[in-house]
Amino acid sequence: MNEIILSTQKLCKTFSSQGNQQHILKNLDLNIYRGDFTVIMGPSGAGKSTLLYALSGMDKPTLGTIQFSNKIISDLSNDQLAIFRRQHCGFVFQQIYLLDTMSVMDNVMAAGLLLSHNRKDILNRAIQLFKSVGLPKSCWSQFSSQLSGGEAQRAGIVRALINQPEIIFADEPTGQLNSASSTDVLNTLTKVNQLGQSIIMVTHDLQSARRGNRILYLQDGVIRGECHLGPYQPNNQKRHELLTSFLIEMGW
Ligand SMILES: Nc1ncnc2c1ncn2[C@@H]1O[C@H](COP(=O)(O)OP(=O)(O)OP(=O)(O)O)[C@@H](O)[C@H]1O
Repeated sequence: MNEIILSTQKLCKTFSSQGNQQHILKNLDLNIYRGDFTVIMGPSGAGKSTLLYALSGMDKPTLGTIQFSNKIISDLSNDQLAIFRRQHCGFVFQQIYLLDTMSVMDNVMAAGLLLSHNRKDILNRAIQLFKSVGLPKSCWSQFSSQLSGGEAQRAGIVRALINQPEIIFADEPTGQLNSASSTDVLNTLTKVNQLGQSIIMVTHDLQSARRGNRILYLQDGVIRGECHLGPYQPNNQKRHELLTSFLIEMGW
C-alpha cells in the first residue's frame, strides 16, 4: 500500500445561508495516497469542489481534521494555510488564472520567486517544465490571451508545478477546452503523474476520469464508492469497462 499523503477524519463542511444549514460533507474519513492520480466524481452539487478546497487548505472544515503527511492542517490560521499551500500544493482550475499583464514565462517565474530567490534555478526549471508539457518556445514570451486554451492551460500546469508541489489539485481542468486541447492537457497531467506527481482532480468528464488510477464517488456528503483502475493505459478496454460499470452502479 502506498504512503498516505493526505487524510481526513470525520470531515464535515456546513454552509449556512439565510438561516438554512446545508451539510455538504458529512463525517468523511478519507485517505489519499502519494503518487496516485485520484479522481473525484459525483453528481452536480455533491460537494466535490468543496472537498477539494478543504483538502488543499483553501477552505477550512466546519468539523473534523485534515492531515497532510503527519501535520494537522485543519487547525492552521489563514496565514499559515497560505504558507502551506504555497509550499506543498499546486492548483489547476477550469478558469486559467494567468495574469495577462505579463508573459506566461513571467507568470511562472513570479510563482517560483514566491518560494526561492534563485532566479537562475527557477528559470532552468521553468524551461524544463515548458519542454516537458510540450509548450513550444515561441509561446513562452506570449501573453496567455495569445495562446490557445490548451496551451494556456499547459502553461498553468507549469506554473502549478514550478515550486515542486507534493500534490496538484485540479478542478475541472479541461472544462473550458475543446477536445484536442483537453487531450493535450490530460496527456500532460498523465505524464507528470507517471513521473511521480500526486494529483487529485475533480471532474464530470469521463475522458478525464479515465486518467485516474483511483476514482472516488461523492454523493450526499459521503464517499459512496471507489474504483481502482490501475495505471493509465491508452485504449485499454478493460479499464474503460471497469470505470463505466462502476459509474452505472453509482447511478451517475
Ligand atoms: N461558499 C459557499 N456558500 C454557500 N454554499 C456553498 C458555498 N460553496 C458551495 N456551496 C454549496 O455547496 C454545494 C456543493 O457545492 P460544490 O461546488 O462543492 O459542488 P460540486 O459537486 O463541485 O458541484 P458541480 O459538479 O456542480 O461543480 C452546492 O449546493 C453549493 O451551492
